[in-house]
Amino acid sequence: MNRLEKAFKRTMDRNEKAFVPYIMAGDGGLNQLKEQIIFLEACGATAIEIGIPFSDPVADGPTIQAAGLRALAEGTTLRSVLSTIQELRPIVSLPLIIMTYMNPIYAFGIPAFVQAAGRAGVDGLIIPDLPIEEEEIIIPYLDVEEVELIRLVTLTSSRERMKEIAQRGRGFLYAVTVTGTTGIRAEFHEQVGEYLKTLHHLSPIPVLAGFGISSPEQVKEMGQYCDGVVVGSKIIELFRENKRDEIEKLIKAAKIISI
Ligand SMILES: O=P(O)(O)OC[C@@H](O)[C@@H](O)c1c[nH]c2ccccc12
Repeated sequence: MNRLEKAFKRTMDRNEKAFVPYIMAGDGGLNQLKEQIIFLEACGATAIEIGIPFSDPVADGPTIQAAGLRALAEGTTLRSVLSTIQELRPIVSLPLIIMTYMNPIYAFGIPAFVQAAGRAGVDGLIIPDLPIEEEEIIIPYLDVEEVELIRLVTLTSSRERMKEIAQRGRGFLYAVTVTGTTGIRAEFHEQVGEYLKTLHHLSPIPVLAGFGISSPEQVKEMGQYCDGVVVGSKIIELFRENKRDEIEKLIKAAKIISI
């Protein structure tokens, strides 16, 4: 079993839901990244999604865009993030997932990037602008390094497409819960529960809901329909405001749902 499979198995064996926080690498500098990863592991996160700052982040809302601009202003690059992860890997046992658009990967070179990610100890990749029809450009390299591609489905995907993506899935299936960009939402589409239940039924791997989730109540609500949640914008805000106790509460909320 790889690190991702083990982490999900451990979570499910304990009857808990998974909680995957998203943070922007280099927001506050790369030392901050190390410190945040260590803190999130201590709080009981299941895995961590690490965003690579990019100048044209089409799926991101204002909070993550702003965090990306701060990180770019700090001089953060894909290469510097990978070396930070490599330094940290001996002391962190959580699965680490990189979220980046294709452009920085092209700039790095696909084979060189995947090899560097594998050697740094990256467990998974989320690439929102890589549709399944195009993924063969990277999959053979990922297989060699044993890095998993985490695939996304959205509320507007057809049932056929959901099925196909779920069948191909590795690590976990990322179920996007809004039609739009990342960022905190007060309310969700009324069909979100049905959508997550359908996916959960179709998918051979864990299904995690992400986009818009920001409160312990929402963590619990989404957790009823699937295997856990991803929370980004709210985590970034709470780190900025130094409200670490609230981050801990959010993560703990995923541990006390029982269905
Ligand atoms: O910020 P939110 O609304 O909590 O959404 C999660 C999200 O931040 C993270 O998973 C993410 C950030 N950028 C993305 C782009 C595509 C898919 C996912 C992401």
